[in-house]
Amino acid sequence: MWWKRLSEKSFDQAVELYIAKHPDFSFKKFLGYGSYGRTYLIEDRSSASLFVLKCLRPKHRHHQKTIQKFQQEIHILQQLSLPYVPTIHSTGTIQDCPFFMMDYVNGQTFEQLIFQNGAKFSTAQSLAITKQLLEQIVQLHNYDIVHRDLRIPNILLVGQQLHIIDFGLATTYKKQIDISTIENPKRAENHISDLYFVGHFLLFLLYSDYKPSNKKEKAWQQELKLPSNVQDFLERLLWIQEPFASALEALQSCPHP
Ligand SMILES: Nc1ncnc2c1ncn2[C@@H]1O[C@H](COP(=O)(O)OP(=O)(O)OP(=O)(O)O)[C@@H](O)[C@H]1O
Repeated sequence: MWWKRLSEKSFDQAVELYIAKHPDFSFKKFLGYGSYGRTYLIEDRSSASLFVLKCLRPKHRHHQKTIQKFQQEIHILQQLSLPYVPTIHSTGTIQDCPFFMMDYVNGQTFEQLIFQNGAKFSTAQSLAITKQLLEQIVQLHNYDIVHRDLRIPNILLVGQQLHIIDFGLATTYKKQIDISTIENPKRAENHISDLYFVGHFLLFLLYSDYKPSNKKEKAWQQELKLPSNVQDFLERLLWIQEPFASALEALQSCPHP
């Protein structure tokens, strides 16, 4: 709706003005928006370090549930001290919209790498990347945090290092969940969710190097023709076969690249 676009535009101006008044920072650009946040690139004038300012979208500023989710993202990021998760540096409000400032991850998302740059990952590379991701998830789960949105736009590559962003759907790890009661693995509040997303992440990597031989679409098992240990590993991540009992078990079972 035009009035919503207008209000977001004037909110962007309010953010620019807020930063312009701050002696330490300068406004670089608008980065993007998601379902409940708008993000901006900010520079520290003295060190030239880059930061991301994430604000609740103005249309949500009176929705208590969305505000709580936003505060939960802040709270979770404040608990974590991991080199591949952005650190929060400050929080505040602009025109009644809460915001937080975090490290800028200066890399490319796997969505950009695969769909814009045309990057191709061999099976060995895909497994090596997945192993690194699982190592990070094991550490995340040691903090009792489940990310629950480990999609290709939320995983970035900086040099050879993976980084994870967007903890908007993250929650605390519930240890006593009876797996048979989980209806949607994506929303599970334990390792099942993150491992399910890792399965899809690995499929994106493997499909980056796939050339279809005919037009008829088949199941990934038939199309990718993976070694049986890799297929079994993927089927356990995707809960087609018995799921792993933890991210650590998945890491230990990850086939060698
Ligand atoms: N710490 C960060 N470093 C670098 N880029 C970031 C960072 N955080 C967010 N971004 C980028 O900013 C844009 C918006 O991200 P944001 O997390 O606000 O929304 P989203 O992931 O699109 O969706 P949602 O808010 O619905 O989860 C994306 O392009 C994302 O890659």
